[in-house]
Amino acid sequence: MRPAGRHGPALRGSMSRRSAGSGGAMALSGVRVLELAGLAPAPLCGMILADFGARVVRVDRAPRSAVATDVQGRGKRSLALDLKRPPGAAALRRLCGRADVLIEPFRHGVMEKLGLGPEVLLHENPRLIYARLTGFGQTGKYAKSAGHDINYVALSGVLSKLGRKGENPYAPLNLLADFAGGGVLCALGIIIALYERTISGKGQVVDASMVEGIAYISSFLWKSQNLGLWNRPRGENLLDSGAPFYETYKTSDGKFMAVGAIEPQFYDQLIKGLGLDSNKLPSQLSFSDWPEMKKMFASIFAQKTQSEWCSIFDGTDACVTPVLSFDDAPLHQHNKQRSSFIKNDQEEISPRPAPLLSRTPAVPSFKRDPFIGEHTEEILLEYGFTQEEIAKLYSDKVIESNKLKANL
Ligand SMILES: C[C@H](CCC[C@@H](C)[C@H]1CC[C@H]2[C@@H]3[C@H](O)C[C@@H]4C[C@H](O)CC[C@]4(C)[C@H]3C[C@H](O)[C@]12C)C(=O)SCCNC(=O)CCNC(=O)[C@H](O)C(C)(C)COP(=O)(O)OP(=O)(O)OC[C@H]1O[C@@H](n2cnc3c(N)ncnc32)[C@H](O)[C@@H]1OP(=O)(O)O
Repeated sequence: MRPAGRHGPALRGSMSRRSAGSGGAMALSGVRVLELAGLAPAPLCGMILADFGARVVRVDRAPRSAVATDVQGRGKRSLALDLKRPPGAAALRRLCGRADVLIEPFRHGVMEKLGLGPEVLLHENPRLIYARLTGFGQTGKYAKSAGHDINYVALSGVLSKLGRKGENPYAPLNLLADFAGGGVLCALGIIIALYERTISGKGQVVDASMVEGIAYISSFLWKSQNLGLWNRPRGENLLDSGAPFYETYKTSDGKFMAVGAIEPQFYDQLIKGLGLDSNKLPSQLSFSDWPEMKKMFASIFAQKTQSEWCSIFDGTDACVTPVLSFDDAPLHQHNKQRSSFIKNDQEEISPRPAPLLSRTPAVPSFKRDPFIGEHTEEILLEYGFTQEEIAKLYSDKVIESNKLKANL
C-alpha cells in the first residue's frame, strides 16, 4: 500500500462513487462474470470488466492460502471453492449455468481434467462466453508448458526488437504479454463475443494466447518493415533508443526528460529549446551522426533540473515531457486536471479506468479488494443455491468463508 501523505483529496476528483451510484447504468451492468483466480493477466481482465460495471466473482481456491495474491481485485467479490473435489466442480458448473462469462487462466488441459471443459459448460449454458487466457494458447507444441510474460514476448518475436545497442533483449516489466497482449486483449475478446451474442444468442470460446496477443499488438512493427524503420540492429533504429530525438536524458537533479520529437517541425522546436542552431547540426536523419548527437543532447540536458526543462518545453510542440515517478505522476498538473489517478478507501492510489466513455464511464469501486472467501455465501445464494445446499458444501469443506477477517 502506498502512503497517503503527499496526495490530497483532489485525487478523488469529480468521479462519483460506485456506492453512491453513477447516475446511470454502466456499460457492462448486468453482465455476470466468473474469474478463476490466476496470477496477473486474468485479474486485470476481470478488473477491467468490473470497472465498467460487470458483476465479477473471483473464484479463489479452497482450502485458501493466507492472503489473496491478486492485487487487481477492485470491484470483485470472492468465492472460495475447491474445484478438485467433485461437489466443488459441480458447484462451478451450476454457477456457469447462470453466468455470462467465465475467465480461466490455467494451462490447457487443467479445466478438462476437472470436468469443466468448454464442451461441458457450453452444452449446459450455450450463451456462456468461455474465455481461456493462457500464454501459449489451447493448441500447439507449448500449449501444456509453463511460462511467464518474458517467454511469451520472446516467442512472439517482439522481444528480439527490445533493448539497447549492444545489449541483450530486454523485457519491459511484464507489461507487454501479461497485460497488453493478455488481460486487455482477452477483455476485448470477451466484449466482442458479448456483442456478437446479442445477434446470435450464442456464446463461444475465446482462446486468448498471450504470444498471439502481443504479436497482434505489434502489428505496426510487422507491417512497417518495408518502410526501412527497423533495418538496423537492435537499439540503433528510430524508436528503439537509436535516435537522439527519441530518448530519455538525465537532468542536473538526477531526474529524466523524455524526448519524442520525430517530425521535422517538432524536432526544430526541440533544437530551439536546447539552445542549438540547426544550421550547425547534421540533418535529423543522419544515422551515422546519431551517437554524437545523443552525447551532445545528454550534456545539454544535464545542465538544468527537470523542472527547469519543463518550464522551457511545456506549452511547445517539442514533444518533451518529464519522466515522472509513481509519487509524482498523480500530482502532475495535467493528470490532476483529468483526475487520471484515483484513491480508494484505503488511501491506495491507482490509475483511473480508461478509456473515458462520455455517457457510461467506468465507475471503479473505492472499496478495498476482497478477502478470499469474503462473499462465498451471498454469491451462492445469488446464483440460486439454497441455505441447505450451502451448509452441505461447508460441512464437506468444499467452500470457505472469510467473514471474520472481512469484519475486522
Ligand atoms: C510475470 C508474471 C507473474 C507475476 C506474478 C506475481 C504477481 C506473483 C508471483 C509470486 C507472487 C508472490 C508470492 O506468491 C509470495 C507472496 C504471497 C503473498 O500471499 C502475497 C505477496 C507475495 C509476495 C506474492 C505477490 C505476487 O502475487 C507474486 C509476486 C506472469 O507472467 S503471470 C502469467 C503466467 N502465465 C499464465 O497465466 C498462462 C496460463 N497459465 C499457466 O500457464 C499456468 O497456470 C502457470 C502460470 C504456468 C502456473 O502453473 P501451475 O502448474 O501452477 O498451474 P496450472 O497448471 O495452470 O494448474 C492450476 C492448478 O490449480 C488447481 N486449481 C485451480 N483453482 C483451483 C481451486 N479453486 N480449487 C482447487 N484447485 C484449483 C487446478 O486444478 C490445477 O491443478 P493441477 O496442477 O493438479 O492440474
